[in-house]
Amino acid sequence: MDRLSSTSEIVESTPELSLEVKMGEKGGNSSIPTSNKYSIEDDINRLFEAIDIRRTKGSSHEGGSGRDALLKKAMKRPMRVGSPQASGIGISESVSLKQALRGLCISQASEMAAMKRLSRPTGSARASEAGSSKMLYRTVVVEANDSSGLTPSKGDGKVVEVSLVPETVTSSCSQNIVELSQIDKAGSSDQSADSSKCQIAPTGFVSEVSKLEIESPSAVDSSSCNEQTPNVDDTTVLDSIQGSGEQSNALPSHSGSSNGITGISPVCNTTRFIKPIFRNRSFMKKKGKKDSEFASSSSNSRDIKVGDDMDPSLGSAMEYGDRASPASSGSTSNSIESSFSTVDTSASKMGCNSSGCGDRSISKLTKIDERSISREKGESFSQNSKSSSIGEYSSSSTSMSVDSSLSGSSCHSGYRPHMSKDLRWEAIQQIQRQDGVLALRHFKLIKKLGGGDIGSVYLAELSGTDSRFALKVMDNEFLAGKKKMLRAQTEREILQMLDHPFLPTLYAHFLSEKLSCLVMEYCPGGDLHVLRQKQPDRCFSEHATRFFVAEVLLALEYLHMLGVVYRDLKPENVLVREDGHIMLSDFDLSLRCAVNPVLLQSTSPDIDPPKRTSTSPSCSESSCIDPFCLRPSWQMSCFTPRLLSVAATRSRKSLKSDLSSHQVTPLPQLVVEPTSARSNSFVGTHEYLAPEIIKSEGHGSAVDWWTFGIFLFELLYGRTPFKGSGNEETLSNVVSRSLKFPRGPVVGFHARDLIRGLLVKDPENRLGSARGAAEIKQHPFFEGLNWALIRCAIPPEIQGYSDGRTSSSKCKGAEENGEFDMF
Ligand SMILES: Nc1ncnc2c1ncn2[C@@H]1O[C@H](COP(=O)(O)OP(=O)(O)OP(=O)(O)O)[C@@H](O)[C@H]1O
Repeated sequence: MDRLSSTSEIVESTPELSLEVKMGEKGGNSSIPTSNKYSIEDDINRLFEAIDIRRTKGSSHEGGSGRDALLKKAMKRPMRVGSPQASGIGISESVSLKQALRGLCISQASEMAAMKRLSRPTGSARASEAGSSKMLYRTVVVEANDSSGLTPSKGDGKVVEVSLVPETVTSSCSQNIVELSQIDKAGSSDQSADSSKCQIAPTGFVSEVSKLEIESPSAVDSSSCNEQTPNVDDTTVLDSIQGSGEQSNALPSHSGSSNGITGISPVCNTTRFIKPIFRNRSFMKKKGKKDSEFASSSSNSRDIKVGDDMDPSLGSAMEYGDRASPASSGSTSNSIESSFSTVDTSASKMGCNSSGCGDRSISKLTKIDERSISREKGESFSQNSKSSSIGEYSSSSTSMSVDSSLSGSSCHSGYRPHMSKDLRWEAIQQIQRQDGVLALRHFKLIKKLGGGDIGSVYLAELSGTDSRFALKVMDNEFLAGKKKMLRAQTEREILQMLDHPFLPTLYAHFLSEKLSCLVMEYCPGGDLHVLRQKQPDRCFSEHATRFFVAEVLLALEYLHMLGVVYRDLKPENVLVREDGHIMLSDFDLSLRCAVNPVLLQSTSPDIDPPKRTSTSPSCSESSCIDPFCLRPSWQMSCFTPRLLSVAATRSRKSLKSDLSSHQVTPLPQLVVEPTSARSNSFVGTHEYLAPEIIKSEGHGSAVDWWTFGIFLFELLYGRTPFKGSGNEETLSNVVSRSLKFPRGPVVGFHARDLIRGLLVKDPENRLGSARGAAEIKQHPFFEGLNWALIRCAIPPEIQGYSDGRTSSSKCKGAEENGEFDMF
């Protein structure tokens, strides 16, 4: 959303993981293409041909042929037993990893299949899939629990932990980004599971507040379209961005520009340095104190974005970029460019959350050769980035660079199977063939969609086509001057990796001497912040909320699998597609890190996943591990109808009893969660900041689960839970105030229970911190949800939604009438 500019900068990068993801077609289609489905199956089959699993000593089960037959029947496909060629310890075991993969939802299975790309050596982009699979799974490692001392917490001694460790991590991206590769700060740590650490998060009801805070609406309507321009060039756009009379290294003042650009990223006209007082313990006691340090209006505090790297030891000041509405031109931004980098090499302790702790079959993660590599820019980094960026952007060429800086990722649609059939690829390639380059002049800017910290986003049409894109335009000089180049670069690199129905597709990027442009998928439905304002009581129904957060959860899960900690979840960044499904946007504050896929195998004869709450009913239906979860239900509600649900439960129960009598090993669980990633950056939005960020304790992927809890809370209640009268109070509340639910609207127990699990202040005990999205997906709040096919489900009806969808056509009409003269 629009916001005042900030010099908040965060870029942590690690060697890029070039992943190829095979996905089904984009959500909203009437069905999942059969070919893709079988492609996934084939991938999985190939993977298992190359896999080798070893049984943990002492954890063997005598399943016998009867067990195999049962499992085969269950899977309806033959299973292969790994050959004993993998490294590892223990006794060879015929653990069925295939079950785990089949049990995963389609998107997960696709992503899992894509992991084979991890082992692809540089330059062998077209290696055979079977070969890649073997390369990956040759590295399967099985830890012996008994010999390593990693005894399961409940003493069942039947936990097998399998870590899928990629042999190599391709860093093709960094190779092409000169300066970045020189300043990597890598830390590695081996994690050992701490089975004894098991704390119970509060699960009971908490007292409810008597009053519901009323939040002043701050909807930002980005759909207005009153200006338009025909084809443009760098100069006109740059002028537009800067406004006449503006210096070129700064975004324009927020006051209305004479050239008709409104809502453009404003310049903070005041720079102030403040001490990071919330790091001080005394800060925690300052509840209620007037926020004197933050000049922004408290009413806009939820829109303030913090994106600074700062050194707590130095008490560095920081810069706050105000995300306030366009009218907030008077808001103050406090700038700091000080930053630091810390790589946490300590072992990450696996805590248990409220529900998973007591489960006898809970598995611990054993990280083998897991590296926590986080790169954050410090002052010197910023300097480097500046010079780097200057070098990178000082090319006199105005030609396009279509994803050319990254191998394994390009404009070529083949690298993004999920979107490969999108006609917009062909439209862009047609231009390239025709003119040799893609440049700004090939686009007709239709309207401005919004402005952010690092650039402005326009709805743009590729000339001569009806292909529309969201064109993010960034001023190179501004980026360099404000040391935001790395943020822009981080966003671009992450976008280049993505191929997921709930994440944006980057079709191309190009740069000129003055501008850097990203050609992205356009999302016409507006964002959830705006849409929420249009709902009755300014909050979504539980049904709609469940749909949105479920899709966000899948997007976060995918990002984590790619080694991206998102860090900026909030309704403003959740856009709605034309088909009503969501698209998570805005990655410039994301943390990139290494991630190590771990397959958790419990040999406890219990096919149910761990219960997430003490009061939760069986959540087997919502478990993506359950192969029966994959029944076709497209164009149906993604939430299983009750009758079907009952029938399915029965059949599951009978299967469970059958399997139990045969001592069948439960299905393994894939966990790809960058649990060891650590950053000390101060990034995020005040009301969404996790306590560990505020306290500068170092944070990792668990911050995404905190923000996920805040996000869920806000969609349901129309406000965030810790909002104070000012930013300082908000931060204080986040750290020290207990979670309370408003009396209204009435929200179900499971939703509140999920929020409670997510908003645990200690990240180690937070739901999702140990096993990532898999933990959260199993919460009863999502019971009956078909994770695999949610992308094909009919989105909930929500008010105001059609406004967004028709906005572009309105603009088109206006454009035809010549009403726009934006540039
Ligand atoms: N693909 C898209 N389709 C439609 N609108 C978009 C798209 N991407 C961004 N926008 C809109 O453009 C505006 C600016 O987005 P942008 O990501 O540049 O800034 P931001 O969200 O404020 O974050 P940041 O400043 O960190 O970049 C947002 O309000 C968003 O709604």
